[in-house]
Amino acid sequence: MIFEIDNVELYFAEKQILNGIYLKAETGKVTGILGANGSGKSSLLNIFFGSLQPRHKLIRINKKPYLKPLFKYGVVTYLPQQNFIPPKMKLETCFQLFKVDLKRFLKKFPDFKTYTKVRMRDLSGGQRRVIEIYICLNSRAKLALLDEPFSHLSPLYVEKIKNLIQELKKEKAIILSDHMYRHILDSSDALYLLKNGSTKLISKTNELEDYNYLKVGTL
Ligand SMILES: Nc1ncnc2c1ncn2[C@@H]1O[C@H](COP(=O)(O)OP(=O)(O)OP(=O)(O)O)[C@@H](O)[C@H]1O
Repeated sequence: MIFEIDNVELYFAEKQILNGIYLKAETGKVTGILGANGSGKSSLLNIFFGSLQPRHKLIRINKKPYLKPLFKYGVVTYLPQQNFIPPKMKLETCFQLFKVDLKRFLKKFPDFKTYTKVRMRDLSGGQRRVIEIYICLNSRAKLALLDEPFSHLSPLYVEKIKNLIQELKKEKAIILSDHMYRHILDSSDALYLLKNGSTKLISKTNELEDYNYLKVGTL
């Protein structure tokens, strides 16, 4: 699948947040989005998903316009910054509900074997995050949007999730945003910087310094 968005105009009250957006994501590639706090990354992901309606936007999949919110077509999953699985739900129940293979998960993440009957609220913040990321990535949707997947994870889990992303990009388009920019640089095949309401396609990482996203000399 090839996902494209352009013509985005987002205002909150009279304040313009986004304009001049173009972004493309496709199966086989991870697309990273970087940007300073408040630059509009989460708003943009919400617009992709369809939970936020801007004044204007045009989404195309395989060149065909999709005019309704994308989640209504069942083609997208979204990991928001906040937990989305209800706190009372047991780990094994969420895998059933989202139709994701629990046995495969436990093979990759054996630490969770003792937690299958535990409710989400009784897991740590990072453990909940691992489950939510795994479920998002392994859903049947052909487009996965992950907002801050790496924040809150310990280094070994970060590496496992990065490997999983590389495995699963073969079958879906994946869009990631995070402030842990080194993990985004490692994971992404295409990279955009969100600045002054617009996306800038980054072809060389030193442009991140030129655009003042990183301090000069960081890279
Ligand atoms: N519901 C809302 N009402 C009014 N303003 C909003 C609303 N949601 C976001 N904003 C504003 O829009 C701008 C972009 O917010 P957004 O959360 O998309 O940024 P972000 O790049 O994801 O930030 P961060 O990296 O800090 O999470 C900010 O200035 C924020 O204050």
